[in-house]
Amino acid sequence: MKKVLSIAGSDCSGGAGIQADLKTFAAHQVYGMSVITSVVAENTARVLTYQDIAPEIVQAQIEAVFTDIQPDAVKIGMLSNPETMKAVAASLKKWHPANIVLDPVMYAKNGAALMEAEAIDTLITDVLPLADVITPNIPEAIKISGQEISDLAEMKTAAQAIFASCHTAVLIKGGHKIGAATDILFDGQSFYSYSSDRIPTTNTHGTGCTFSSAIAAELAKGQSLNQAIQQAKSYITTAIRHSLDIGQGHGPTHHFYELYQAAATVKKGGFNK
Ligand SMILES: Nc1ncnc2c1ncn2[C@@H]1O[C@H](COP(=O)(O)OP(=O)(O)O)[C@@H](O)[C@H]1O
Ligand SMILES: Cc1ncc(COP(=O)(O)OP(=O)(O)O)c(N)n1
Repeated sequence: MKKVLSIAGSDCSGGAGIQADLKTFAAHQVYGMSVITSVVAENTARVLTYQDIAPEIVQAQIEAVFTDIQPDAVKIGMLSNPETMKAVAASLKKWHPANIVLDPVMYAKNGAALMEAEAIDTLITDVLPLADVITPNIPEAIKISGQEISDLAEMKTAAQAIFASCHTAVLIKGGHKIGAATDILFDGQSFYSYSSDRIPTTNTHGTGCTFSSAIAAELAKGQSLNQAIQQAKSYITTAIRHSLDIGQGHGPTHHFYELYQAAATVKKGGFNK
């Protein structure tokens, strides 16, 4: 069985963070592991507060995993401060795992900050270059690139600018744009686009976590980056289509193996080189 590690924050309401990652791994039938970076008191409507785990405990968790089990892929989510980023970067350099998918989490859907503003420089210089692919949403891509993004052309320009600074493939997610849900990948040479109709729902808590974990699970199974994103795009679209009307804010995406099977058989549309 393929093994996938998530290094991310905990969402006690179960829709995002480590909880979404482990549910996604289970639906993909890979063995999921977790290193918790921060404990977030949040729900579908708001973030109350969070407490970061000490960097040496984050490193110790990573050490505990890698001294025993070699993951086939690693997904990285919430890293709220420069010290945690440096600790994770040092561990990645020590263990150099294959297939690192990094979701540069900065805000929750309700706008609450999950990363300190001054941590952006460390993110760009110390962490992004270690990943195989990074998956910013539009507000995160604006912060990292320093460019405005209001259409697909500007998503492409921003992806090129981010690639130039970290030499890592960049997948900018279009969930925050009006119109079709179109994501753009730039791998340093070519652009690829992954598109689905926008599903008319506000139940989108955990979409970014789910998507990046699904990409990691597919990479662990040996798929190329393009194939992995294609499959993961079908999975997130299906998971949003079956999202749950739970809580008073943005309900969570839904996960179970039959959903993964259904997504895997969906005719792949909107994928162009
Ligand atoms: N309403 C929606 N309908 C269809 N796909 C969506 C919708 N909202 C987000 N997505 C897709 O979900 C994935 C995660 O994107 P996004 O929601 O932008 O991430 P984040 O949670 O990091 O903000 C992307 O593939 C995006 O296109
Ligand atoms: C603990 C934790 N990590 C990440 C997020 C952000 O999740 P994401 O899937 O990007 O989007 P929302 O769930 O915020 O809609 C989070 N909320 N909590």
